[in-house]
Amino acid sequence: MLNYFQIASSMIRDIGMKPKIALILGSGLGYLTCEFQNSTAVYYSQIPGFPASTVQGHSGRFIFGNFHGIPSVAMEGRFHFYEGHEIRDVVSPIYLFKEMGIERLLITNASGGINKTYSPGEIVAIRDIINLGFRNPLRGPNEEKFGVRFPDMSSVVDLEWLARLRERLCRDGHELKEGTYIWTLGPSYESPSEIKSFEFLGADMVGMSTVPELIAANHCRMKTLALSCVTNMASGILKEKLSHDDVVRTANRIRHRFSDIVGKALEVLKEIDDE
Ligand SMILES: O=P(O)(O)O[C@H]1O[C@H](CO)[C@@H](O)[C@H]1O
Ligand code: HPA
Repeated sequence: MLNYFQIASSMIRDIGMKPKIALILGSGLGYLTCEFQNSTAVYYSQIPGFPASTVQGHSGRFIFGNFHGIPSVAMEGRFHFYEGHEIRDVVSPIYLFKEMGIERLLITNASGGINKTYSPGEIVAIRDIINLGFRNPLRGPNEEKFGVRFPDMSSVVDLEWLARLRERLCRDGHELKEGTYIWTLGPSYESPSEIKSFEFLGADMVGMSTVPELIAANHCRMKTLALSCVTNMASGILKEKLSHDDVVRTANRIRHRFSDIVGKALEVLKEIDDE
């Protein structure tokens, strides 16, 4: 296991800032870091033993900087199990963030909409998850310093943060839908029959990430919000074939709205923390 404490301490020392929040930016959503002020990049490849990011739309670097007045660190590019990483490596950033002293995490992703009330380009908050990948990042000896052996999973996101964001958006006349995200291993997209069965299981969105991260964040008691950009309707719902290029394109198309929602998520966080 990587010595997260050592890596975190030396990163904070070298950069000269201590982030309060970490953001994981999903496929095509890395553009948010353009809004960071006084930013510094650290490439994953500069960190000994750290996994490499291999997916288009995921640059493979941390950006440190001020975001909406909050010292922040963002991941431009996450690790997916289908890239060949060990499941524990997929969640290594979460433990690194924890060792930086960060207590708040904002996870984002691109997903396929299963719920037919969604439409491509819509942003939905993840309220619950289904671990259809059947891999658990907590497998193996438990790191007691991070959390208990058998973490409760009754609420994988911070309900107060979510409720406050929903209220904030509602005041502006926007509805924030909530849904259940199902994790498939990928990298192939799903077949129409798989999507029908996921709908039957209660899933609203499908994707190839996020669930391991939410399990690890829950393990180490980070308060987390997860926003999913429904970049396409899931396989078989519409006639179109799915492609990663289209996923990235849609994620880019909604950049203003996405940036606005993330900005408000940070605004309400400041209010919560000031209370
Ligand atoms: O979940 P993120 O990383 O946003 O990426 C999503 O987009 C890719 C497929 O187009 C998959 O990696 C899927 O999980
Ligand atoms: N399926 C799985 N992952 C995805 C999808 C999808 O339809 N869209 C974006 N990521």
